[in-house]
Amino acid sequence: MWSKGIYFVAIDVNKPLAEQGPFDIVLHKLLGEEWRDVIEDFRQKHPEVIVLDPPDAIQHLHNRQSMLQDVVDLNLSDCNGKVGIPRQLVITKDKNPSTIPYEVNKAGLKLPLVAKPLVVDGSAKSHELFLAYDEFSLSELEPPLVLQEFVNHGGLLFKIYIVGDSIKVVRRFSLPNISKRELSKVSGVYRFPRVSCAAASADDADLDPSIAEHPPRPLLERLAKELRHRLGLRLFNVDMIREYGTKDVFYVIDINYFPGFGKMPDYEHVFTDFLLNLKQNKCKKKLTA
Ligand SMILES: Nc1ncnc2c1ncn2[C@@H]1O[C@H](COP(=O)(O)OP(=O)(O)OP(=O)(O)O)[C@@H](O)[C@H]1O
Ligand SMILES: O=P(O)(O)O[C@H]1[C@H](O)[C@@H](O)[C@H](OP(=O)(O)O)[C@@H](OP(=O)(O)O)[C@H]1O
Ligand SMILES: [Mg+2]
Ligand SMILES: [Mg+2]
Repeated sequence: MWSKGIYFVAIDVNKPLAEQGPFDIVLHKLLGEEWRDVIEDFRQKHPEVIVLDPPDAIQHLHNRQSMLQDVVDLNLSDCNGKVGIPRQLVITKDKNPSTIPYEVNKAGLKLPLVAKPLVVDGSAKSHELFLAYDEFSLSELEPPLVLQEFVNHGGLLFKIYIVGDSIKVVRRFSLPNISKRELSKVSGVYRFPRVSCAAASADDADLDPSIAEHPPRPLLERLAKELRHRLGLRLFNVDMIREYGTKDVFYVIDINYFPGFGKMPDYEHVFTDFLLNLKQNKCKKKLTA
């Protein structure tokens, strides 16, 4: 990167930000109110510095309900496919777990369900997910939770990495389909590991094209454009699944801020170009101002 004039300087969080730098861009992935105040104060005093990305926009992805809300409002019907989110129900912290079966029945959610911690804070706990085959066992879980209908998707997931205007799609192995027969024979809630992590790459696997074919490019372009705008973020990835047996019905199940881009194809070039473009666009704005 330095050959392109890009120098990374580690920020010392124990020192005032204003005494460090000067910076063209502040790139961060720290959480918490204190850090948010530091960044917001810095942004007020240094509007010329690009903050990647604004803390309030990042915070939006730290709750699995608000995270997907912008997808619910999308209307991509004229883009070679349909994109939605699975039906889901939030169980707030104040709810007694024994009421979960009743709430699930009242909401009409269909089993099996994926139970996810409502808060996403980078901790291992926020990635502790469970598969629930019957609603009664859900009372074993600890709110706050989001309960999402499990969508059969042929055991394959698309991770769509967004870096500014760049879109890169990778295939990852995922949870296999759950048949009605299996659902009728199995009960309980089962914790499952991070099945779609980097090690679960399916890019070179020989898979049924109806499952493995990438989502249509026009759909991805529109989805990325809409989410960049609505989320106010430039660095994130989207986990999307194709409903098994359909050609172009997709569900967004997760959005992650500033994920492990190092696993993204052509990462170095994409990230370098992104940072250079940010700087160039800032200079252009200054010239025309
Ligand atoms: N509604 C769903 N239907 C089918 N499979 C699902 C659903 N939700 C999650 N999964 C499966 O569980 C995995 C983890 O779910 P999710 O991505 O929401 O968790 P996470 O902890 O945010 O993971 P990440 O490491 O991607 O941040 C998904 O990659 C997918 O394999
Ligand atoms: O460490 P937290 O804040 O929990 O965020 C994780 C994301 O949730 C995951 O989605 C990232 O993995 P992917 O890049 O495979 O999505 C994962 O990437 P990593 O495993 O390369 O760190 C993390 O960014
Ligand atoms: Mg995910
Ligand atoms: Mg996630």
